Amino acid sequence: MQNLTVAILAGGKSSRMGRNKALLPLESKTIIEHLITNFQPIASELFIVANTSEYDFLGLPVYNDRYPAQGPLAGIETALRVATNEKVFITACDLPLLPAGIPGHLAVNTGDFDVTVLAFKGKIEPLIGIYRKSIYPVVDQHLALKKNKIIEFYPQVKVKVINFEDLPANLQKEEYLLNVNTPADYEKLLKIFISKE
Ligand SMILES: Nc1nc2c(ncn2[C@@H]2O[C@H](COP(=O)(O)OP(=O)(O)OP(=O)(O)O)[C@@H](O)[C@H]2O)c(=O)[nH]1
Ligand SMILES: [Mg+2]
Repeated sequence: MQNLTVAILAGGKSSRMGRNKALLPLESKTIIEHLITNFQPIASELFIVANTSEYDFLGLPVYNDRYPAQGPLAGIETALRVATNEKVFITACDLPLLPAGIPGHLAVNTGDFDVTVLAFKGKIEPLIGIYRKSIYPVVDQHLALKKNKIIEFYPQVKVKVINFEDLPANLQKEEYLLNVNTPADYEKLLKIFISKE
């Protein structure tokens, strides 16, 4: 896809997993490498937002947070600050089954909205969203005030929510949204992969 930046946030603590979830093995590579493989076809720019050297082996740009320890919104700040495109797909490092078709669908339906975000069963998934670089000042201002909850800045910009249930039928598989936060989630992921073999 032309002119789309993909930013993978990987600067969290992985406290529920107990070790870096992005680097857990899945078949012959790591979880984050699966995401990269999934999103590379739609990205004209792809980078990681993290604060360690653990991702250097990927050979991709890694940008650091300017607001340390303020959570995913700090990752969004970095992503919007450094992105070279106006549209930025911002996502988490723990969604290895998310197909490119989902951000692809969001990206072609942004219209003149600042944020185009997925919701599942009525709940917004802020890390499955296209954010416009032009809203950077709003994000920066929230972080400066330590307002770290992502959706708290939404009322200040134009947000379009796209329901998972309204996606094209081929994209409506619940498993695509598997969020690998805990060892039990990882077990579930491995089972899905084994059953596909
Ligand atoms: N750049 C950046 N990314 C973050 C930060 N905090 C969380 N993330 C990322 O945001 C996404 C969603 O966060 P969580 O699922 O809660 O991940 P986490 O914080 O590592 O995990 P827990 O410690 O178990 O909550 C993951 O991809 C994290 O790596 C942060 O401070 N900076
Ligand atoms: Mg967290």
